[in-house]
Amino acid sequence: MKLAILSREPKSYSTQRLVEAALAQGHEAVVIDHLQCNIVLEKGKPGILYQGVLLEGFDAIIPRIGASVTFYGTAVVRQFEMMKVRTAIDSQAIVRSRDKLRSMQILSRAGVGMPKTAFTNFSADVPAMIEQVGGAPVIIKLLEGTQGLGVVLAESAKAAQSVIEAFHNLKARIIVQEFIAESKGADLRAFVVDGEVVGAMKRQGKEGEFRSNLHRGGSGTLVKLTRAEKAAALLATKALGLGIAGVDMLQSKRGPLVLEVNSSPGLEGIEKATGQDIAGRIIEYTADLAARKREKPKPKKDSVRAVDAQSDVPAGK
Ligand SMILES: Nc1ncnc2c1ncn2[C@@H]1O[C@H](COP(=O)(O)OP(=O)(O)OP(=O)(O)O)[C@@H](O)[C@H]1O
Ligand SMILES: [Mg+2]
Ligand SMILES: [Mg+2]
Repeated sequence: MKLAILSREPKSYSTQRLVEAALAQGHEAVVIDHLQCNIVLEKGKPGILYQGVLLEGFDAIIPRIGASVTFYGTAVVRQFEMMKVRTAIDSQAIVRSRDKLRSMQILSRAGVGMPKTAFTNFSADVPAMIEQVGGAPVIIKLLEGTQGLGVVLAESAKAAQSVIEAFHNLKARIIVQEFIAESKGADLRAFVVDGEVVGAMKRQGKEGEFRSNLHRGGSGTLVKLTRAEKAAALLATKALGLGIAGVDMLQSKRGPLVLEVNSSPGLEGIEKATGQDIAGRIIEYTADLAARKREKPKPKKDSVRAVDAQSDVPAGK
């Protein structure tokens, strides 16, 4: 099969591992920079121009879209969808997962465990908002932050109030969240491919840091998830309609609490912590998707994509 990996970083660990795994499984693999793709539209003929050439003959794509280019990146993924090229991750699912508020709304409805979370448009409501999530200490998060940047721990109601006001003044949209102290600066990352947890690690923040992100100096070690943790990761992934996902959870007294679901999860930390060929699993899944399309081109209903491609409403509701 001919696979395209949409990535802006051909030399990154994740991209290289995907190319390597595709070749190992006998496929052709090309890395395409989505920002260099031009979308061309005419009646009945959606196309993509890449470095002056029309892209043709791809069976499937694996999008790795960075948070800073979600709009353009997902437009390119959508264009491949319009061209009937299979994608390992749907464009709408990427959009859904990128917005922390939107994804928390979907996860809440799906019955996924999560820290109590509040959102408001009015800075006048700040004390009520802090109370709503159980009072200080609270976590304040930018809606579209990543790598732990834009996540603040406010130890007191006063500190929370001034941080929230500062963000509001900057017109930055934020959520306020109950601080889960029992997780002690650690979180779980479950890597899900095609409705299965293919690897999991525990990430521990460096000394004195409440954020466990590897980009903030945290370290990942292999962990065996409990049945409840696995179920939460799978439910969250399914609710967002993602074929591939990195689900971040906190361990708490009341069970696993999902923080977010990443649609372009990095491979380096998880492969190194688990020793698993996760890139290989992604390629198998993607090739399988493309093969399924070849066999039955008409009715498209597969178990992972439980969400209507156009909306946040689960299929059939
Ligand atoms: N409510 C909370 N209680 C305790 N710790 C938290 C809470 N929310 C976040 N954290 C810690 O901060 C880290 C970063 O938070 P989160 O994953 O929400 O942000 P992010 O910037 O999107 O990170 P990512 O790079 O994983 O996308 C978490 O991995 C966790 O260790
Ligand atoms: Mg994130
Ligand atoms: Mg995270």
